[in-house]
Amino acid sequence: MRVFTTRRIPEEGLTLLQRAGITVTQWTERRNLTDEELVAHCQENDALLFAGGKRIERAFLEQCRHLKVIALLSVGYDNIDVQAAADLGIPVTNTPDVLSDATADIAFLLMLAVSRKVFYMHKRIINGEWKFSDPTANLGISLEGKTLGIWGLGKIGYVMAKRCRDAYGMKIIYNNRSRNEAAEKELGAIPVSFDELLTQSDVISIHTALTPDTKGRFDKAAFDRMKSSAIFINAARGGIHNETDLIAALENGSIWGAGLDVTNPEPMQPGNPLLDMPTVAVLPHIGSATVETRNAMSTIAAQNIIAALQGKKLPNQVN
Ligand SMILES: NC(=O)C1=CN([C@@H]2O[C@H](COP(=O)(O)OP(=O)(O)OC[C@H]3O[C@@H](n4cnc5c(N)ncnc54)[C@H](OP(=O)(O)O)[C@@H]3O)[C@@H](O)[C@H]2O)C=CC1
Ligand SMILES: O=CC(=O)O
Repeated sequence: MRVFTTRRIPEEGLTLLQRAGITVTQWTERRNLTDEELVAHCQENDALLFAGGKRIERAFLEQCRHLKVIALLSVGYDNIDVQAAADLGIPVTNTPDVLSDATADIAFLLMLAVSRKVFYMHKRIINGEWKFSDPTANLGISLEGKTLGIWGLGKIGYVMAKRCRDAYGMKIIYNNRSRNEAAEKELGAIPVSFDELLTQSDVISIHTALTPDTKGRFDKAAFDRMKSSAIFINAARGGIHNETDLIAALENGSIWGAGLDVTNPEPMQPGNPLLDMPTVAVLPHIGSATVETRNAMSTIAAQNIIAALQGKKLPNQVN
């Protein structure tokens, strides 16, 4: 039994695979595999642990129909053509739940950092610009009692909402396709229309998956409907906001600030105008990046691979 991983994977998952008698070949070069390299490696293996790289498309899957499973080291599965995998009988698995706290922490951190212009203040000190104390300068926005709008109140959205309610007594409104009754009961979250979410929120935090329906939904029309004092947070996927429209909305004051853990494309290139804006904070897609969380994710991915190779039911199959 052999598995190929597209990145080095955390120790706990690696050990689990090896203890199950599986030979693990890891791609250790610090670049994405080419399509040809990925096909060549997969043809020599029974399973693929996809921990990063170019999106997996139907053309690849057609050449690797023998794979018993593709285990993603992520909860999001927009990085693979899941329908094509299903058509070809290849199970795809993900890593839900274990990363919800860590990812919500990053959304919360971005909200707070933007509200107090933290990244910009740090840059000012580095640049030697802290010379004088002015009571009317460097002002941020208080979060106490403000309204948090969650787009996609699922697992991560729930933790973000709870953190914001507990820390700042924020009122929680949300928009999903279906009701989240647990969040309504436990957090007092109020379901609203997408337009109400835009117009009523002081902070909007995105936690939907990237799908054809959510792609580009935060565009000029959406930013124009938001409060001019609003903060936009995206710790889900960069494709959900239109970056050109976001830059324009910040420049013309349609919204106040933005915190991004995800960008489109990734990596964001140096020189991007967002990086120079006082009320913007950008991180390099580190939502789940803690030792504990990444180990837990690798364990789940390994458990799915072991189940697939032993012909058992997969715990986290998404297709
Ligand atoms: N920054 C990072 O490092 C990380 C980013 N992520 C991203 O976060 C996403 C969410 O993860 P998680 O919370 O575990 O997923 P969940 O499936 O638990 O939550 C997603 C929520 O989005 C809602 N939703 C889906 N489509 C729409 C829509 N069109 N309009 C409104 N709401 C919608 C769903 O509710 P309903 O079905 O009722 O609409 C659901 O409540 C992942 O898909 C991933 O892309 C995840 C981990 C780390
Ligand atoms: O972006 C990370 C994920 O788990 O999805």
